[in-house]
Amino acid sequence: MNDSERKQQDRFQALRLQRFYLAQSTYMIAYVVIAVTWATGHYLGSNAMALSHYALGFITQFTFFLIFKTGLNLRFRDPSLTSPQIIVALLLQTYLLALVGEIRGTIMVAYCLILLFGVFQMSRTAYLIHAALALVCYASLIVINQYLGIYPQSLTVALLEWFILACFLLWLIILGSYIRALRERLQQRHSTLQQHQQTLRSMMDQLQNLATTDALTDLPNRRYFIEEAQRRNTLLSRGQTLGLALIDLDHFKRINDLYGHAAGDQVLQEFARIARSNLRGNDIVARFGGEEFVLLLDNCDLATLHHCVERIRQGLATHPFSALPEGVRCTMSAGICLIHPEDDLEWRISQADEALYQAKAEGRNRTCAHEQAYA
Ligand SMILES: Nc1nc2c(ncn2[C@@H]2O[C@H](COP(=O)(O)OP(=O)(O)OP(=O)(O)O)[C@@H](O)[C@H]2O)c(=O)[nH]1
Repeated sequence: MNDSERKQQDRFQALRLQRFYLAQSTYMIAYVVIAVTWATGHYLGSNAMALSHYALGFITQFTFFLIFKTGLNLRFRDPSLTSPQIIVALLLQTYLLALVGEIRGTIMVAYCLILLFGVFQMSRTAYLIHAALALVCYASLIVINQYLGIYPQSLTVALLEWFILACFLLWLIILGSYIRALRERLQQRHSTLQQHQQTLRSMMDQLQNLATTDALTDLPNRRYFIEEAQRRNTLLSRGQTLGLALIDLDHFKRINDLYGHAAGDQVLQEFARIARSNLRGNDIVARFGGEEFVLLLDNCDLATLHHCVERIRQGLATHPFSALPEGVRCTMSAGICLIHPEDDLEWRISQADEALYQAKAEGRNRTCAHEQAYA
């Protein structure tokens, strides 16, 4: 079971316990009713019998509590244990009704309360079976009373009570079906909404990706680079520096002119791969535009920056391109500088650009640092 499945199971288990606690409030009412019935002299059994209602209630409910708390309920087909809980309650209720004499008709309504717990949860057939059990229980009480004469009751009144109980229980089916349909509709809407949200989220991700990635090289674009460099710049603490390098492929126009635009594209893609493979995961290489690229190295001094850019330059200079004729190589020039805390990014980029211009002027295929980078 993975993490999200476990979380879902915990959530359901908490809900089952909540339902169980709610059922306990009904038991509390029943305990009060028993006490009042006993105190007013309407209870027909002995004191020990009166106490047995409490004992049975406590034992059965504590058992259910333990089953839920230990997670034993998860081994059952229906972990909510709706059916066993209802059957136990129906039997306890019938036992109580057997001993309350003429007020039986009033307390009988508790059958409906008990079945209410199942009407939204169980299938219609399961509900009908449990409702039938309630009716059988009550009918048995009538029959037993007629034979044993525990207390005087007219058969007509008893049958009328049974009929009224049957009507109430049937009415619960209508209510249950209505609420269940409503719940299913809500669930359906909820899942549709979730699907829409998911689609929207992935579209947003795609849009974000499109807005920040260069389609040809799959590198971050200029916009992403500026935002990220500015963010990292604000995080710099005193004494720390970021390494900045502006890279331009040499005589790239010639490659396009001599070997075609597609070959040029492939060179750009290969360069992106070479640069990426020579950097650490946290460093950034972005396409700045055309055949110009930019690097940002975290926590970097001038020597490290120079070394890193040189590694890329040499990697490119020796790389055989499948799109170019045998022996044709591509070179690059780079201008580098450092970014200090609270520096203006544009100003540092223009310094790297000046250094790049110098590298081009000095004959290309080299890395030049801006003079201020030595300061
Ligand atoms: N194939 C291809 N070419 C591009 C792309 N973007 C820009 N270019 C080409 O890159 C070339 C850049 O040429 P220039 O700016 O003259 O520079 P260069 O030829 O590299 O010369 P130096 O930079 O001075 O070494 C132009 O011909 C652009 O059309 C692209 O996405 N694909």
